[in-house]
Amino acid sequence: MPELRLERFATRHVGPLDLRIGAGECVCLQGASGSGKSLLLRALADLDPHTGEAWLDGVACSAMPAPQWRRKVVLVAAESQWWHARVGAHFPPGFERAQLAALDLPGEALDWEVARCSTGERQRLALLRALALQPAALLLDEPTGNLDAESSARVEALVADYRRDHAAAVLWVSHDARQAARVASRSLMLREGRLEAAATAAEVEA
Ligand SMILES: Nc1ncnc2c1ncn2[C@@H]1O[C@H](COP(=O)(O)OP(=O)(O)OP(=O)(O)O)[C@@H](O)[C@H]1O
Repeated sequence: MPELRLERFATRHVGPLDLRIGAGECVCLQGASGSGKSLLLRALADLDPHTGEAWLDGVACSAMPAPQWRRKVVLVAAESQWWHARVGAHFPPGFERAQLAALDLPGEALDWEVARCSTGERQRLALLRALALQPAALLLDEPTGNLDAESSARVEALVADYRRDHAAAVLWVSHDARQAARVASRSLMLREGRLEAAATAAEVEA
């Protein structure tokens, strides 16, 4: 089962951190702007330098070529990257247009030029693109940051379904304590490079 485990994992800004996200578990990561959340996710996807070790399903990141690790531990960045002109060129063969409906996108969206997509459309398409790779672990950087309440609810439901169906480990960066309470079993706060338990939604509202 794809458990994600960090052991003395450190980037330039954070750590060393120890963390275990069980198979099928979602952990929320909160923290002030600039506290290093995005850089931590990039390092976990082996896109940025780090020290210490990350383990997926008992296999060390350092024991795997980076492209192979990135196919299993997939980052959905806050600002998605697009390298072809057309949306559909970013999706793997076999991706069915009907799957776009889960995030309220029409089937024709695969034929759209990336340049015409709104920020929120890009954000939803980037998540669908990531899930199409069937990752064992999912790193989500504010995946509803540009979305309205209804679209956000669809994203939360889609990730919950994926996590359940694939026993995927999910690390979800959110600034919203109420969202954290909805989507995650545990919520952590990144403060001064260390992880501590975050306030619950009830504590925030009290
Ligand atoms: N390439 C870089 N070189 C040097 N410093 C960087 C680089 N990228 C980011 N930083 C700095 O690292 C710190 C952490 O950035 P990061 O993007 O991880 O923050 P964050 O917690 O995700 O913030 P936010 O909630 O605003 O997205 C910031 O002070 C940022 O300016």
